[in-house]
Amino acid sequence: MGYAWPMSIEVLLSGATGTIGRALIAFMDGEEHYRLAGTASRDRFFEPDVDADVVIDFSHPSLLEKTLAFAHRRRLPLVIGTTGLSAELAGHIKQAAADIPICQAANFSIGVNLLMRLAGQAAAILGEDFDLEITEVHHRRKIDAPSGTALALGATLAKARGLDIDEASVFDRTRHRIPRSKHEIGYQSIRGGDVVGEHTVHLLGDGERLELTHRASRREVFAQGALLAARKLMQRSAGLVDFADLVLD
Ligand SMILES: NC(=O)C1=CN([C@@H]2O[C@H](COP(=O)(O)OP(=O)(O)OC[C@H]3O[C@@H](n4cnc5c(N)ncnc54)[C@H](OP(=O)(O)O)[C@@H]3O)[C@@H](O)[C@H]2O)C=CC1
Ligand SMILES: O=C(O)C1=N[C@H](C(=O)O)C[C@H](O)C1
Repeated sequence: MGYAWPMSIEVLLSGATGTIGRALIAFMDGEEHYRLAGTASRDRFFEPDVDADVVIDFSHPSLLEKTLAFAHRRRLPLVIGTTGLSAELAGHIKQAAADIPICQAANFSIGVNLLMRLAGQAAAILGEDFDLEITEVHHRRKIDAPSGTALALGATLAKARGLDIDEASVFDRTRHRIPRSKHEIGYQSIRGGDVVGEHTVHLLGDGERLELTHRASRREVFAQGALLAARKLMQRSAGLVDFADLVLD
């Protein structure tokens, strides 16, 4: 027997006052299949006994920590979009995923998740004669760098090339006056204006180079992706799942 969808999914939104939070609320307003059941932001948290089907978080690591504990305590599925997490918070997410379904992704656009796969394939096929660099551009308000998406792309490239991500990643070329090695993945971040989000994977060879670029022009793509993840997550049991695994397979 198939999964019986509730008429309307009751969503708790952490980071509701932020740009993505507001995009999510605007999107849900025009949709009969979602209802905003409660909100959390810096100065206001969910009512302890509020009823809901799922929690979505696009906020800040300090608010995510509280939201994670809430979802865990209430045994609610959790969609996490916040980036710039510490290793400690990432560990807490893994622990909570032993008891609740969690979908965590640095980017909820379909296009970026396909870019991850294509970039991994390109890096593996072209091999180590092609140097790997990642550039990203975001709006002036963004506080973390490199973007979560750039770091996720780096992890994908490292895996495709059989590199250790910590050893391969180079974030600063100003201190060591030596040529780059074949085993590096470099990152560059640009911040300014109202850029929603752009990521390019550069594969640079001798006499030719390949650039794979994704440009997000509207924040609704992240909102729609997160709601799709929420819907799919409600059918799953406990565990940590990536957005790409939910939507591309
Ligand atoms: N995975 C994805 O697809 C995407 C992820 N993101 C990520 O989502 C997150 C939010 O992005 P965005 O909406 O642009 O950010 P905003 O700065 O616009 O909003 C941040 C939200 O978090 C709250 N917040 C900020 N600082 C704190 C704090 N110190 N303690 C508690 N709460 C806090 C804010 O509450 P208040 O208003 O009360 O200050 C607000 O609700 C970022 O990490 C971003 O990288 C963004 C886009 C897509
Ligand atoms: O802060 C943002 O705006 C974005 N953050 C995510 C990231 O850090 O990768 C995703 C998207 O690029 C927008």
